[in-house]
Amino acid sequence: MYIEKVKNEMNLPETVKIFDTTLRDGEQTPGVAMTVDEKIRIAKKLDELGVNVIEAGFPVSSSGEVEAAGEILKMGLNAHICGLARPLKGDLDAAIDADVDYIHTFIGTSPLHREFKLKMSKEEILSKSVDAVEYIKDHGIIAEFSAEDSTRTELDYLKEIYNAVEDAGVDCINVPDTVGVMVPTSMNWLIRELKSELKVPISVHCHNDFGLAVANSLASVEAGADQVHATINGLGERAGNASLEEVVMALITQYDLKMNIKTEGLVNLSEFVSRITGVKMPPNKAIVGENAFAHEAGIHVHGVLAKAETYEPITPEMVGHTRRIVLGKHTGANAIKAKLKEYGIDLDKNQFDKVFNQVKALGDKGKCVTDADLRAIAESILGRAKEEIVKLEGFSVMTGNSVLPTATVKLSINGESKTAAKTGVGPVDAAINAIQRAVSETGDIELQEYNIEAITGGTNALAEVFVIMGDKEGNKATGRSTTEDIVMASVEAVLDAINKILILR
Ligand SMILES: CC(=O)SCCNC(=O)CCNC(=O)[C@H](O)C(C)(C)COP(=O)(O)OP(=O)(O)OC[C@H]1O[C@@H](n2cnc3c(N)ncnc32)[C@H](O)[C@@H]1OP(=O)(O)O
Ligand SMILES: CC(C)C(=O)C(=O)O
Repeated sequence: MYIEKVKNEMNLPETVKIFDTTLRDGEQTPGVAMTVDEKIRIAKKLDELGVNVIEAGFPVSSSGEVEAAGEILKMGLNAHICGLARPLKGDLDAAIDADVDYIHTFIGTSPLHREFKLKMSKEEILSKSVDAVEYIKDHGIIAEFSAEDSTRTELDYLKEIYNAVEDAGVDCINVPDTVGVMVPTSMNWLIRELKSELKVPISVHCHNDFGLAVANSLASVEAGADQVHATINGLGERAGNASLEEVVMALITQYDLKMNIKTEGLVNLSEFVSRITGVKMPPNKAIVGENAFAHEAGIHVHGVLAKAETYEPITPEMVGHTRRIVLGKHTGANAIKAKLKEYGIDLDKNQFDKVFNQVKALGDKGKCVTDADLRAIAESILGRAKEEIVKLEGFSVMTGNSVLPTATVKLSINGESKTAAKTGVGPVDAAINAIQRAVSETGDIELQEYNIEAITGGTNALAEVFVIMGDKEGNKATGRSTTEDIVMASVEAVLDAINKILILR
């Protein structure tokens, strides 16, 4: 909305090309290495997504890189297939031999790179760059040139080298913020400065050392950059590169740019790359993270149920995601009502309050309530005895490997307090024995069947206990309870069944 107020100050291009470098800079993520087959599979999906260029690797660095680039080329994809090369004959020949139709050549231009790394003069670096571009163009291949560490390079030298490669016939110049030192305003200024100097399309390659890679890429586009280098999931050296999914979605939805990206494939590709690289996304990762369209807070869920846009800037379908309503500490009644409606569970006010209180109590204990948990809680409350003749006032169990499990229960039976203690083979058995003893004067009701099930995995899973109790007259009733404590669940289930039998009498 407010972007409209500043759009006329921007120098937005009609569209932005996406140069994907997941298979090259993304593979430079420490600990990540892809096989030829994995690169092929990712390249196919990147092409389906609609990226313009796929940087398949750095051919001179290994035979696997050459093979991957060659195999990707054989697939006849729509995207250009690019190989990275230093401006050295060996590197350029390796890329040419790999048959790529696009070569990205680079060399460090900042004083740090010149003096300490390359030990080359400005003139040497410039002449190598020009020679490389001419060599690439002589082979009829698209040439992109990067002045590595351009954002720490003197402006006059940066312009000089970019002008020289432009004169040599380069097709695109790339401005790498190699160690992510730019901020959006400085990046915007630099790209405007270069735009006024050069005729060739300008690309940017932003690293995320200060978490600004996406912001700097967008600031570059605002200044007129024609292409953005990005990686799926923001993979790349150190803190990574600009995340493709974030850049693309911001460009399309916030700047209203027309792009040829099938955005509904983004989540699938993110998960695919995550599985292949072993780099898991944090749940709060923008666009593709597990929580990107998940809502727990009651006020948010209420808003989303009324109109999703209240708390979702884009639809989950746009990126192939799904909306999730999560239950927990911050849940409100509207969320639970919506879920119960979805399951076709109809509760009266009293039953609903019990479900609501149990969800809140679990949340207060730091637990997340899954959909399966909610169903089990609701179903057990739904099936409860309508009247409580016997009520639990309290219980305690003592157990361990050197003591006889013993339980003490305090019940209110028809309003009268009754306490009983009993031992058992374990805490559950002891608790049930103690209840049976406490109610023995009211009626001899015995356990006939006991079943327990964990609703979801983990030691803190909700336990669902199902019992059948019976008396001497042949009355039988079932009891059910779902809580995170198996002894408590057992006690509640047994009392539920006892109450049902007592009502029958
Ligand atoms: C900012 C970036 O992301 S750039 C891309 C970085 N990616 C990679 O490095 C991954 C693949 N790299 C490799 O497989 C290897 O590093 C290779 C094959 C490229 C080079 O391997 P080696 O010859 O063993 O050299 P090594 O990696 O140890 O050192 C890099 C060499 O390249 C030189 N170099 C670095 N960039 C350039 C450049 N643009 N132009 C010319 N030389 C360069 C360095 O000065 C150094 O040369 P030296 O060995 O003569 O001192
Ligand atoms: C090769 C260049 C573009 C690079 O990866 C960088 O500078 O980060």
